[in-house]
Amino acid sequence: MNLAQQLQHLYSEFGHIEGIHIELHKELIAVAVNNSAAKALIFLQGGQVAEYQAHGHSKTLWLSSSNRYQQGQPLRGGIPISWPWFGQLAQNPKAITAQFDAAAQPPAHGFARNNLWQLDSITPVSSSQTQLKLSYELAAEQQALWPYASRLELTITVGEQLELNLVVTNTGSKPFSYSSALHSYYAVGDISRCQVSGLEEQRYIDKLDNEQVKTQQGLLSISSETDRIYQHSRLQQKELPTIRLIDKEQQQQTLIHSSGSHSTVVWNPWRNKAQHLNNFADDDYQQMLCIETANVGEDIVTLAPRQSRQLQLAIKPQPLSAT
Ligand SMILES: O=P(O)(O)OC[C@H]1O[C@@H](O)[C@H](O)[C@@H](O)[C@@H]1O
Repeated sequence: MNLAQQLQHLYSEFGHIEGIHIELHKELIAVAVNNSAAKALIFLQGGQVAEYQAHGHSKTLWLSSSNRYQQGQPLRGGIPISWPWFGQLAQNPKAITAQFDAAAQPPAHGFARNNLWQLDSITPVSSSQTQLKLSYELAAEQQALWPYASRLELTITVGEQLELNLVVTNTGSKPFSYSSALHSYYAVGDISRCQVSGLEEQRYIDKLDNEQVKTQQGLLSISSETDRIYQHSRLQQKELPTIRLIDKEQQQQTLIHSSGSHSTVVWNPWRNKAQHLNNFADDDYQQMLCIETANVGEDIVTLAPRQSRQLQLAIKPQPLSAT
């Protein structure tokens, strides 16, 4: 189906639902959701939530204004999905890299964020909650890069909080291992006036300091380039603590609750790296912070045939005075 046919099909299937608009942003199709609690914008490419704003609050997610909305090119901002590897493939654990042909030139953060997902349903659960289901199906022979039959299902619930549930299923006959991340970009008023709580005393791998393992002392503040993997599994915790992103500039906080994950990536490129990133203006680092619900590092997932694994995230904005 070409773009016009896809649009026509989506419009006839979902266009009649109250509060739903099917939109075209240059080459990419998006679904705009607006209900009595919040509004959101979700792209079919990558199953990517690009915007989320609960009414009465500022925007929770950061989205680059330099995005070019081209097919096959991931959008910077919102919540891209990294799968089946994280960052550069070569930096993933051997159980993952061994599955790939060394000659291939794999895209950073896997290929799920670059490809078109299918919109399966939109359900207005109530006047304040809208649920979208998307899927991305891979046949074993579909790509040389990933010869494993697999299915990704993403449920997005837009309401007074934003909820994502990513289910990965091995639909084939061979086991496989993957890393994944809900690579969330949070919007902040001023990065130098933010703090993150919930990571205190947690051990992390400092990707900018020879992968040294360090321990978080007190609340996290960002004042230089930061690229860390907090490895909660080392503390043998079943669930992650709720992370709170405190934004003093906007007098807002975001509560981040994850499950199915034992690792959290925290990333801000800061001034120098910002100049080398695509779809990123030189001073954008001041308005964003990535806090990523992940299965990375030693927290990778291995699925036997017919097994599934869930990765869940709930994001709730609150005024800072609610603490
Ligand atoms: O530019 P990309 O491919 O979206 O990646 C952005 C960043 O994503 C973060 O998750 C990684 O920890 C960083 O190392 C990386 O630079």
